[in-house]
Amino acid sequence: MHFIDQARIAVKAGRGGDGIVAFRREKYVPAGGPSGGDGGRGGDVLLVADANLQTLLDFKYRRIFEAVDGRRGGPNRCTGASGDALRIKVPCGTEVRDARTGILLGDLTRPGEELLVAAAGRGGLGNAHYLSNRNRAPEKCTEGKEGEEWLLQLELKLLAEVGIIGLPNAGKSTLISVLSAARPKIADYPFTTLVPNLGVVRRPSGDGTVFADIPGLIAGAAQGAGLGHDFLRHIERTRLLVHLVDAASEAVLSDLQVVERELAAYGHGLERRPRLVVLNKIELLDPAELELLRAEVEGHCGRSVLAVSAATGSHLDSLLAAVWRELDIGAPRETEEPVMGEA
Ligand SMILES: Nc1nc2c(ncn2[C@@H]2O[C@H](COP(=O)(O)OP(=O)(O)OP(=O)(O)O)[C@@H](O)[C@H]2O)c(=O)[nH]1
Ligand SMILES: [Mg+2]
Repeated sequence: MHFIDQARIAVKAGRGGDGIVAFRREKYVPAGGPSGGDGGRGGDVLLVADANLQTLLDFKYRRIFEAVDGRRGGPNRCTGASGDALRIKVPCGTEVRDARTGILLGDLTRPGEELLVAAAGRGGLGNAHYLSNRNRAPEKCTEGKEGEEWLLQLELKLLAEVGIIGLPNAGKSTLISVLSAARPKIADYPFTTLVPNLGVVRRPSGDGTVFADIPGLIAGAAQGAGLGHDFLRHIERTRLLVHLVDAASEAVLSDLQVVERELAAYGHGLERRPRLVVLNKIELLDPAELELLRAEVEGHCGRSVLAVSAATGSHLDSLLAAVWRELDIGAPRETEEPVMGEA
């Protein structure tokens, strides 16, 4: 499952340095020839595909990219220094368009692949270039050219890495809405969510990870019951499942098993997909009750179980820390700010 992440950025290549007018001044050479050097070339702007990026999140904060200008020429025919190229990292799979015309400029697919998006201006010529038999002392030089300037539209198909699954009403949509800027419909009845919602959650490295809120699964989903098959298919390509269980349900263990059975019945390796089991709505239980329930569920799962409240926001930091650990993404910062996302 994917959705489209978009960003619009302005890029400007460096201007070429100006050429200069100068004459040789040496002892015993009364009329030194022209020696004005050329300006250096400006810096190009390139996009580079980087395998460590997953989203265009960074471009929400920084939208203008300018490469440095070339330096002016010097005396003694010295050419000015060229500006360094500016390389902007984008995720693999980014499509680049001219924002004004929509014309596709390129598609960065392989890590390390580069695309020149704004060519630098050439340096101007110094007067040394204009020496001729007719003019032994030219006063002429030219200015550097402006670098190209473009408005670019970046587009990336995002793939959900984390799927939030569970029975209808477990609070999946509520969870994605507090972790990301996605704003799915939330309601106190089953099958509120009919199509998956995606949200981007800021991760410790600074980039984002895409979470998908999947419509509720029920018994028989693998055979097509409820919203069935379609949605199991959507989570096939996720790397991690967050199995959300309503802790206030009458029958937490059997709720858990219904979903586990559907994953197993669907096959395609879903039952072996790394999974976090998370009790939700824990503010409805008193602490002693919760600990008993948690111990019971841990006994069933044979592993530790997280407990959160999507509604009050409690323990969501531990949930995210566990998600990053499972995905093998570096240690989380103190606070996780939720950021953009789109349904
Ligand atoms: N008390 C409490 N209620 C919650 C919590 N999280 C979600 N809810 C409520 O549970 C109900 C269902 O929430 P949703 O987020 O729509 O549940 P869902 O899992 O997306 O449901 P479907 O889309 O139908 O599968 C809503 O009334 C939420 O307000 C929580 O932590 N505590
Ligand atoms: Mg929902």
